Amino acid sequence: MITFDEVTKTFPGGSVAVDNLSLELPTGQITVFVGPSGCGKTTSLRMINRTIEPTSGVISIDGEDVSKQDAALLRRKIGYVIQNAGLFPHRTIVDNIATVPLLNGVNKKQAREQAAELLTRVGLDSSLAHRYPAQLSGGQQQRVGVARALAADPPVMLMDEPFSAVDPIVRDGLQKEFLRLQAELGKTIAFVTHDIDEAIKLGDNVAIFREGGHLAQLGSPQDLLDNPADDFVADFVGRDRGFRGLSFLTAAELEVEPVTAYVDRLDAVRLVLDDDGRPRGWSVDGSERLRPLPGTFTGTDTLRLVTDLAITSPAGAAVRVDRDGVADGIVAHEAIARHLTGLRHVGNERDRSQAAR
Ligand SMILES: Nc1ncnc2c1ncn2[C@@H]1O[C@H](COP(=O)(O)OP(=O)(O)OP(=O)(O)O)[C@@H](O)[C@H]1O
Repeated sequence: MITFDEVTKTFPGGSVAVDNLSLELPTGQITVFVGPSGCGKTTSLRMINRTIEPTSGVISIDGEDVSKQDAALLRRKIGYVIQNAGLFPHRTIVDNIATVPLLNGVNKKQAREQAAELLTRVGLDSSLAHRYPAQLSGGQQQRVGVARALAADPPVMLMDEPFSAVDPIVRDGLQKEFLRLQAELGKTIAFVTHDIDEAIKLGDNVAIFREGGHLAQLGSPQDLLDNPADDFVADFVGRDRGFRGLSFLTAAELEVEPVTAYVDRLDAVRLVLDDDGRPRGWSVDGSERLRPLPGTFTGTDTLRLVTDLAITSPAGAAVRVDRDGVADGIVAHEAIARHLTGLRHVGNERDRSQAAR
Protein backbone atom coordinates (compact mmCIF):
# COMPACT_ATOMS: atom_id res chain seq x y z
CA MET A 1 0.00 0.00 0.00
CA ILE A 2 1.16 3.53 -0.80
CA THR A 3 0.20 6.11 1.81
CA PHE A 4 0.18 9.90 1.59
CA ASP A 5 0.04 11.40 5.06
CA GLU A 6 -0.68 15.15 5.12
CA VAL A 7 1.58 15.77 2.14
CA THR A 8 2.04 19.33 0.89
CA LYS A 9 4.19 20.60 -1.96
CA THR A 10 4.89 24.29 -2.34
CA PHE A 11 7.12 25.24 -5.26
CA PRO A 12 9.61 28.10 -4.98
CA GLY A 13 7.65 31.26 -5.62
CA GLY A 14 4.86 30.07 -3.39
CA SER A 15 2.56 28.08 -5.70
CA VAL A 16 0.90 25.30 -3.70
CA ALA A 17 0.75 22.32 -6.06
CA VAL A 18 -0.49 19.77 -3.50
CA ASP A 19 -2.26 20.79 -0.33
CA ASN A 20 -2.33 18.54 2.72
CA LEU A 21 -3.03 15.34 0.80
CA SER A 22 -3.89 12.21 2.77
CA LEU A 23 -4.64 9.17 0.65
CA GLU A 24 -4.15 5.41 0.52
CA LEU A 25 -3.47 3.45 -2.65
CA PRO A 26 -4.30 -0.20 -1.91
CA THR A 27 -1.84 -2.94 -2.86
CA GLY A 28 -2.53 -4.72 -6.13
CA GLN A 29 -5.03 -2.12 -7.34
CA ILE A 30 -5.13 0.74 -9.81
CA THR A 31 -5.72 4.14 -8.21
CA VAL A 32 -6.32 6.89 -10.75
CA PHE A 33 -5.56 10.57 -10.06
CA VAL A 34 -7.86 12.67 -12.21
CA GLY A 35 -8.79 16.34 -12.32
CA PRO A 36 -8.43 19.53 -14.32
CA SER A 37 -5.07 20.76 -15.56
CA GLY A 38 -2.70 22.12 -12.91
CA CYS A 39 -4.46 20.52 -9.93
CA GLY A 40 -1.39 18.62 -8.69
CA LYS A 41 -1.80 15.13 -10.14
CA THR A 42 1.68 14.81 -11.66
CA THR A 43 3.32 16.44 -8.65
CA SER A 44 1.61 13.91 -6.36
CA LEU A 45 2.70 11.02 -8.56
CA ARG A 46 6.29 12.18 -8.79
CA MET A 47 6.61 12.58 -5.05
CA ILE A 48 6.14 8.80 -4.75
CA ASN A 49 9.44 8.05 -6.51
CA ARG A 50 11.08 11.22 -5.19
CA THR A 51 11.56 12.91 -8.53
CA ILE A 52 9.84 15.72 -6.60
CA GLU A 53 10.34 16.07 -2.84
CA PRO A 54 7.39 17.10 -0.65
CA THR A 55 7.61 20.30 1.41
CA SER A 56 5.98 18.51 4.34
CA GLY A 57 4.23 15.25 5.17
CA VAL A 58 5.20 11.63 4.65
CA ILE A 59 4.78 9.22 1.74
CA SER A 60 5.35 5.57 2.54
CA ILE A 61 5.27 2.32 0.62
CA ASP A 62 4.25 -0.67 2.75
CA GLY A 63 4.94 1.38 5.86
CA GLU A 64 8.42 2.54 4.81
CA ASP A 65 8.93 6.28 4.49
CA VAL A 66 10.27 6.86 0.95
CA SER A 67 12.31 9.89 2.08
CA LYS A 68 14.46 7.54 4.18
CA GLN A 69 15.36 5.40 1.16
CA ASP A 70 18.14 5.95 -1.37
CA ALA A 71 16.38 7.79 -4.22
CA ALA A 72 18.17 5.98 -7.07
CA LEU A 73 17.46 2.53 -5.58
CA LEU A 74 13.88 3.51 -4.83
CA ARG A 75 13.33 4.48 -8.48
CA ARG A 76 14.60 1.14 -9.72
CA LYS A 77 11.95 -0.56 -7.59
CA ILE A 78 9.18 1.54 -9.09
CA GLY A 79 8.11 1.25 -12.73
CA TYR A 80 7.52 4.60 -14.41
CA VAL A 81 5.61 5.17 -17.65
CA ILE A 82 5.13 8.63 -19.13
CA GLN A 83 3.30 10.24 -22.02
CA ASN A 84 5.07 9.67 -25.36
CA ALA A 85 6.85 6.71 -23.74
CA GLY A 86 10.13 8.62 -23.19
CA LEU A 87 12.22 5.85 -24.76
CA PHE A 88 15.96 6.30 -25.28
CA PRO A 89 16.17 7.12 -29.01
CA HIS A 90 19.63 5.64 -29.58
CA ARG A 91 18.92 2.29 -27.94
CA THR A 92 17.11 -0.56 -29.63
CA ILE A 93 13.71 -1.61 -28.31
CA VAL A 94 15.13 -4.65 -26.54
CA ASP A 95 17.85 -2.55 -24.87
CA ASN A 96 15.34 0.09 -23.85
CA ILE A 97 13.30 -2.60 -22.08
CA ALA A 98 16.41 -4.10 -20.46
CA THR A 99 17.55 -0.76 -18.96
CA VAL A 100 16.67 -1.34 -15.31
CA PRO A 101 17.57 -5.06 -15.12
CA LEU A 102 21.02 -4.11 -16.51
CA LEU A 103 21.38 -1.42 -13.84
CA ASN A 104 20.40 -4.05 -11.29
CA GLY A 105 23.29 -6.26 -12.43
CA VAL A 106 21.41 -8.82 -14.52
CA ASN A 107 23.74 -10.05 -17.29
CA LYS A 108 23.18 -8.73 -20.78
CA LYS A 109 22.08 -12.00 -22.37
CA GLN A 110 19.51 -12.75 -19.68
CA ALA A 111 18.23 -9.16 -19.62
CA ARG A 112 17.73 -9.22 -23.40
CA GLU A 113 15.95 -12.58 -23.26
CA GLN A 114 13.57 -11.28 -20.60
CA ALA A 115 13.06 -8.11 -22.62
CA ALA A 116 12.12 -10.12 -25.72
CA GLU A 117 9.57 -12.07 -23.66
CA LEU A 118 8.08 -8.87 -22.28
CA LEU A 119 7.72 -7.51 -25.77
CA THR A 120 5.28 -10.27 -26.66
CA ARG A 121 3.60 -9.92 -23.30
CA VAL A 122 2.60 -6.32 -24.10
CA GLY A 123 1.24 -7.48 -27.45
CA LEU A 124 4.15 -6.63 -29.77
CA ASP A 125 5.82 -8.85 -32.31
CA SER A 126 9.32 -10.03 -31.36
CA SER A 127 10.53 -8.87 -34.80
CA LEU A 128 10.45 -5.30 -33.43
CA ALA A 129 13.14 -6.07 -30.84
CA HIS A 130 16.05 -4.66 -32.83
CA ARG A 131 14.39 -1.57 -34.17
CA TYR A 132 14.89 1.91 -32.76
CA PRO A 133 12.01 3.85 -31.14
CA ALA A 134 11.58 6.20 -34.12
CA GLN A 135 10.81 3.13 -36.27
CA LEU A 136 7.71 2.32 -34.19
CA SER A 137 4.24 3.89 -34.15
CA GLY A 138 3.15 5.97 -31.15
CA GLY A 139 0.99 3.13 -29.83
CA GLN A 140 3.82 0.61 -30.21
CA GLN A 141 6.23 2.95 -28.41
CA GLN A 142 3.74 3.27 -25.57
CA ARG A 143 3.61 -0.53 -25.24
CA VAL A 144 7.40 -0.60 -25.11
CA GLY A 145 7.21 2.05 -22.37
CA VAL A 146 4.96 -0.28 -20.36
CA ALA A 147 7.28 -3.25 -21.03
CA ARG A 148 10.28 -1.20 -19.86
CA ALA A 149 8.48 -0.23 -16.65
CA LEU A 150 7.62 -3.89 -16.01
CA ALA A 151 11.09 -5.25 -16.78
CA ALA A 152 12.43 -5.33 -13.24
CA ASP A 153 9.09 -6.73 -12.03
CA PRO A 154 8.49 -3.78 -9.69
CA PRO A 155 5.61 -4.12 -7.23
CA VAL A 156 4.68 -0.47 -7.78
CA MET A 157 4.08 1.35 -11.08
CA LEU A 158 3.58 5.06 -11.70
CA MET A 159 1.88 5.95 -14.96
CA ASP A 160 1.58 9.59 -16.04
CA GLU A 161 -0.91 10.03 -18.89
CA PRO A 162 0.62 6.99 -20.61
CA PHE A 163 -2.07 6.67 -23.27
CA SER A 164 -2.97 10.32 -23.91
CA ALA A 165 -0.84 10.96 -26.97
CA VAL A 166 -2.36 8.26 -29.20
CA ASP A 167 -5.59 8.30 -31.18
CA PRO A 168 -8.79 7.02 -29.51
CA ILE A 169 -8.85 3.62 -31.23
CA VAL A 170 -5.22 2.84 -30.37
CA ARG A 171 -5.85 4.15 -26.85
CA ASP A 172 -8.77 1.78 -26.42
CA GLY A 173 -6.53 -1.16 -27.44
CA LEU A 174 -3.78 -0.06 -25.05
CA GLN A 175 -6.24 0.30 -22.18
CA LYS A 176 -7.68 -3.18 -22.74
CA GLU A 177 -4.22 -4.72 -22.97
CA PHE A 178 -3.20 -2.87 -19.82
CA LEU A 179 -6.21 -4.18 -17.87
CA ARG A 180 -5.51 -7.71 -19.10
CA LEU A 181 -1.87 -7.46 -17.97
CA GLN A 182 -2.85 -5.99 -14.62
CA ALA A 183 -5.31 -8.86 -14.03
CA GLU A 184 -2.32 -11.19 -14.38
CA LEU A 185 0.25 -9.11 -12.52
CA GLY A 186 -1.67 -7.32 -9.75
CA LYS A 187 0.71 -4.37 -9.41
CA THR A 188 0.05 -1.41 -7.12
CA ILE A 189 -0.51 1.34 -9.65
CA ALA A 190 -0.88 5.10 -9.43
CA PHE A 191 -2.22 6.37 -12.77
CA VAL A 192 -2.60 10.02 -13.78
CA THR A 193 -5.08 11.16 -16.40
CA HIS A 194 -7.17 14.25 -17.10
CA ASP A 195 -9.79 12.07 -18.79
CA ILE A 196 -12.64 11.01 -16.50
CA ASP A 197 -13.67 8.30 -18.97
CA GLU A 198 -10.23 6.72 -18.75
CA ALA A 199 -10.32 7.05 -14.94
CA ILE A 200 -13.63 5.21 -14.73
CA LYS A 201 -12.56 2.53 -17.16
CA LEU A 202 -9.24 1.74 -15.51
CA GLY A 203 -9.50 2.70 -11.85
CA ASP A 204 -10.35 0.36 -9.00
CA ASN A 205 -10.29 3.63 -7.08
CA VAL A 206 -10.43 7.16 -8.43
CA ALA A 207 -9.06 10.23 -6.64
CA ILE A 208 -10.57 13.41 -8.03
CA PHE A 209 -8.36 16.45 -7.51
CA ARG A 210 -9.53 20.02 -7.66
CA GLU A 211 -7.55 23.18 -8.28
CA GLY A 212 -5.07 24.15 -5.59
CA GLY A 213 -3.96 20.54 -5.09
CA HIS A 214 -6.95 19.46 -2.97
CA LEU A 215 -8.44 15.99 -2.97
CA ALA A 216 -12.12 16.44 -3.81
CA GLN A 217 -13.19 12.80 -3.45
CA LEU A 218 -11.77 9.30 -3.39
CA GLY A 219 -13.96 6.34 -4.24
CA SER A 220 -14.74 3.53 -6.63
CA PRO A 221 -15.96 4.70 -10.05
CA GLN A 222 -19.48 3.58 -9.18
CA ASP A 223 -19.35 5.53 -5.87
CA LEU A 224 -18.33 8.70 -7.63
CA LEU A 225 -21.10 8.38 -10.17
CA ASP A 226 -23.76 7.46 -7.60
CA ASN A 227 -22.72 9.67 -4.68
CA PRO A 228 -20.64 12.65 -5.78
CA ALA A 229 -19.41 14.48 -2.65
CA ASP A 230 -20.16 17.96 -3.96
CA ASP A 231 -21.04 20.04 -7.00
CA PHE A 232 -17.46 20.05 -8.28
CA VAL A 233 -17.30 16.25 -8.38
CA ALA A 234 -20.85 15.98 -9.72
CA ASP A 235 -19.95 18.37 -12.50
CA PHE A 236 -16.64 16.66 -13.23
CA VAL A 237 -18.06 13.14 -13.46
CA GLY A 238 -21.47 14.38 -14.54
CA ARG A 239 -20.88 15.02 -18.20
CA ASP A 240 -22.45 12.08 -20.06
CA ARG A 241 -23.11 10.45 -16.72
CA GLY A 242 -25.95 8.21 -17.92
CA PHE A 243 -23.95 6.98 -20.86
CA ARG A 244 -20.93 6.41 -18.63
CA GLY A 245 -23.08 4.37 -16.22
CA LEU A 246 -23.54 1.86 -19.05
CA SER A 247 -19.88 0.92 -18.49
CA PHE A 248 -20.97 -0.95 -15.36
CA LEU A 249 -23.57 -3.10 -17.06
CA THR A 250 -22.66 -6.10 -19.18
CA ALA A 251 -24.17 -7.26 -22.41
CA ALA A 252 -24.75 -10.76 -20.98
CA GLU A 253 -28.53 -10.41 -20.54
CA LEU A 254 -29.23 -8.64 -23.81
CA GLU A 255 -31.75 -10.33 -26.06
CA VAL A 256 -30.21 -10.98 -29.45
CA GLU A 257 -31.86 -11.80 -32.77
CA PRO A 258 -30.55 -14.60 -34.96
CA VAL A 259 -28.02 -13.30 -37.47
CA THR A 260 -29.79 -14.65 -40.53
CA ALA A 261 -33.14 -13.09 -39.63
CA TYR A 262 -31.84 -9.59 -39.22
CA VAL A 263 -32.60 -7.06 -41.90
CA ASP A 264 -32.97 -3.47 -40.82
CA ARG A 265 -36.58 -2.50 -41.52
CA LEU A 266 -35.84 1.12 -42.31
CA ASP A 267 -32.94 1.04 -44.73
CA ALA A 268 -32.73 -2.59 -45.90
CA VAL A 269 -29.31 -3.09 -44.38
CA ARG A 270 -28.12 -6.69 -44.23
CA LEU A 271 -25.18 -8.29 -42.49
CA VAL A 272 -22.80 -10.12 -44.84
CA LEU A 273 -20.71 -12.98 -43.46
CA ASP A 274 -17.67 -14.78 -44.85
CA ASP A 275 -17.67 -18.56 -45.43
CA ASP A 276 -16.76 -19.18 -41.78
CA GLY A 277 -19.59 -17.03 -40.48
CA ARG A 278 -17.44 -14.05 -39.51
CA PRO A 279 -18.94 -10.63 -40.23
CA ARG A 280 -17.57 -8.90 -43.34
CA GLY A 281 -19.70 -5.77 -43.37
CA TRP A 282 -23.15 -4.30 -43.95
CA SER A 283 -24.75 -4.26 -47.34
CA VAL A 284 -27.16 -1.38 -47.96
CA ASP A 285 -29.95 -2.01 -50.53
CA GLY A 286 -28.18 -5.14 -51.76
CA SER A 287 -25.03 -3.25 -52.70
CA GLU A 288 -21.85 -5.31 -52.95
CA ARG A 289 -19.78 -2.44 -51.63
CA LEU A 290 -19.89 -3.29 -47.95
CA ARG A 291 -19.87 -0.75 -45.13
CA PRO A 292 -17.43 -1.88 -42.43
CA LEU A 293 -18.58 -2.82 -38.93
CA PRO A 294 -17.43 -0.38 -36.26
CA GLY A 295 -16.64 -3.46 -34.14
CA THR A 296 -18.30 -6.49 -32.55
CA PHE A 297 -19.08 -7.51 -28.97
CA THR A 298 -19.18 -10.59 -26.76
CA GLY A 299 -21.35 -11.33 -23.73
CA THR A 300 -18.69 -9.97 -21.35
CA ASP A 301 -18.47 -6.53 -22.99
CA THR A 302 -20.26 -3.53 -21.55
CA LEU A 303 -23.62 -2.11 -22.55
CA ARG A 304 -21.75 1.08 -23.30
CA LEU A 305 -19.76 -0.61 -26.04
CA VAL A 306 -22.84 -2.33 -27.45
CA THR A 307 -24.79 0.94 -27.51
CA ASP A 308 -21.91 2.71 -29.21
CA LEU A 309 -21.62 -0.05 -31.81
CA ALA A 310 -25.35 0.05 -32.49
CA ILE A 311 -25.46 3.84 -32.83
CA THR A 312 -22.50 3.98 -35.19
CA SER A 313 -23.55 1.05 -37.37
CA PRO A 314 -25.48 1.77 -40.61
CA ALA A 315 -27.97 -0.89 -39.46
CA GLY A 316 -28.55 0.65 -36.03
CA ALA A 317 -27.52 -2.71 -34.60
CA ALA A 318 -24.49 -4.33 -33.00
CA VAL A 319 -23.17 -7.79 -33.88
CA ARG A 320 -22.29 -10.34 -31.20
CA VAL A 321 -19.54 -12.86 -31.94
CA ASP A 322 -18.33 -16.01 -30.23
CA ARG A 323 -14.73 -16.79 -29.26
CA ASP A 324 -13.81 -17.58 -32.85
CA GLY A 325 -15.19 -14.31 -34.14
CA VAL A 326 -18.22 -16.05 -35.67
CA ALA A 327 -21.37 -13.90 -35.60
CA ASP A 328 -23.95 -15.46 -33.27
CA GLY A 329 -26.45 -12.67 -32.69
CA ILE A 330 -27.54 -9.16 -33.51
CA VAL A 331 -29.02 -6.56 -31.22
CA ALA A 332 -30.77 -3.45 -32.49
CA HIS A 333 -30.81 -0.25 -30.47
CA GLU A 334 -34.56 -0.67 -29.85
CA ALA A 335 -33.70 -3.91 -28.01
CA ILE A 336 -31.04 -2.09 -25.98
CA ALA A 337 -33.61 0.57 -25.06
CA ARG A 338 -36.09 -2.17 -24.01
CA HIS A 339 -33.38 -3.79 -21.89
CA LEU A 340 -32.61 -0.45 -20.19
CA THR A 341 -36.31 0.15 -19.54
CA GLY A 342 -36.42 -3.26 -17.83
CA LEU A 343 -33.41 -2.40 -15.68
CA ARG A 344 -34.92 0.96 -14.68
CA HIS A 345 -38.13 -0.80 -13.72
CA VAL A 346 -36.20 -3.26 -11.51
CA GLY A 347 -34.30 -0.33 -9.90
CA ASN A 348 -37.52 1.60 -9.23
CA GLU A 349 -39.16 -1.49 -7.68
CA ARG A 350 -36.14 -1.90 -5.42
CA ASP A 351 -36.36 1.75 -4.33
CA ARG A 352 -40.08 1.35 -3.59
CA SER A 353 -39.59 -1.75 -1.49
CA GLN A 354 -36.73 -0.09 0.42
CA ALA A 355 -38.88 3.00 1.04
CA ALA A 356 -41.72 0.79 2.30
CA ARG A 357 -39.51 -0.87 4.89
N1 LIG B 1 8.71 22.94 -11.13
C1 LIG B 1 7.67 23.72 -10.83
N2 LIG B 1 7.85 24.99 -10.39
C2 LIG B 1 6.80 25.78 -10.07
N3 LIG B 1 5.53 25.41 -10.16
C3 LIG B 1 5.26 24.16 -10.61
C4 LIG B 1 6.32 23.25 -10.97
N4 LIG B 1 5.77 22.08 -11.38
C5 LIG B 1 4.43 22.26 -11.28
N5 LIG B 1 4.12 23.49 -10.83
C6 LIG B 1 2.77 24.03 -10.56
O1 LIG B 1 2.12 23.18 -9.65
C7 LIG B 1 0.75 23.01 -10.01
C8 LIG B 1 0.43 21.53 -10.17
O2 LIG B 1 1.13 21.01 -11.30
P1 LIG B 1 0.99 19.50 -11.79
O3 LIG B 1 1.89 19.33 -12.96
O4 LIG B 1 1.16 18.61 -10.64
O5 LIG B 1 -0.53 19.49 -12.24
P2 LIG B 1 -1.33 18.39 -13.06
O6 LIG B 1 -2.63 18.23 -12.34
O7 LIG B 1 -0.53 17.19 -13.28
O8 LIG B 1 -1.59 19.16 -14.43
P3 LIG B 1 -1.66 18.64 -15.96
O9 LIG B 1 -2.88 17.80 -16.09
O10 LIG B 1 -1.77 19.94 -16.73
O11 LIG B 1 -0.38 17.92 -16.22
C9 LIG B 1 0.53 23.84 -11.26
O12 LIG B 1 -0.02 25.07 -10.88
C10 LIG B 1 1.92 24.02 -11.81
O13 LIG B 1 2.03 25.23 -12.51
